[in-house]
Amino acid sequence: MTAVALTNVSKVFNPGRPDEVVALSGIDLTIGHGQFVSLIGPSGCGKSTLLRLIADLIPATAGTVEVAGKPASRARLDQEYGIAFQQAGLFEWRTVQRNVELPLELRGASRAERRARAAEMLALVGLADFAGHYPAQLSGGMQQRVAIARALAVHPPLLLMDEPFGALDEMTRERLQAELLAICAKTGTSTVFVTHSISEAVFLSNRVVVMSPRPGRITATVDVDLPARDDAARQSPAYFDAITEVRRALRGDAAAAATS
Ligand SMILES: Nc1ncnc2c1ncn2[C@@H]1O[C@H](COP(=O)(O)OP(=O)(O)OP(=O)(O)O)[C@@H](O)[C@H]1O
Repeated sequence: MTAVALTNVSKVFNPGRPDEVVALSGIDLTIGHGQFVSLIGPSGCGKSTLLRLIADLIPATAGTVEVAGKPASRARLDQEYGIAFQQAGLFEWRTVQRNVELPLELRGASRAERRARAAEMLALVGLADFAGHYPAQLSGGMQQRVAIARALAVHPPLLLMDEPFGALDEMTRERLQAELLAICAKTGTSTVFVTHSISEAVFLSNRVVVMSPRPGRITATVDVDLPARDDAARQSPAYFDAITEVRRALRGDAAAAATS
């Protein structure tokens, strides 16, 4: 069974109207369990749309979207995935702990279970001491970690992330990248990650999916095989080779990327 399987998926917004947009066309994508896959491409190429289709926040115009071997709509009801977006999207009037408890509340978990799970998740993202704080009392990076803890609270097998570190400074970003990889390794979570950063995509991913602008298509996939994903990996030849390959593919030199 695969984590995500999209077959010949297309998405047209406002079909038949003057403002019709063919956002995605002919998308085939299979993501195995435990894989980390990044989506990268120029602004407006449909990365967020693809993520929203997987999350069943919008329906596909054609094709099939399966998550954990079931239709995306069923997977949403079964909470098969967690979502974290660029804006952490925390509720200001809830403490950090109660923000993380929210998906468990929606699932009808008991108070004791919610408490225990939130504590476990906050420890995982290094925020155990901030459970009683409110979001406004945290830095941007800490808020993003709360959002990740919340996304993981129901132990979903899949994590969907849309530029979660986009608003952060480079140092915080690199730290959170390392933390995210450690969490995914520990929990076995599969991840689909949207980013504008080539280096971020390469550092995090087993596979980088490169998309072209309207209608958004997959033009290349670059497999990344780093010896390890630590600071030393950021200096390794494999890392720089993969960056070059993704950059070429983004420039439209897909054939060269596929054969290099
Ligand atoms: N709800 C909507 N109604 C109409 N058009 C939409 C809607 N959502 C997205 N689009 C269009 O679909 C296309 C893809 O948008 P999307 O947000 O998926 O791109 P993106 O690759 O995530 O862009 P960015 O990198 O700038 O975030 C764009 O042309 C956008 O205008």
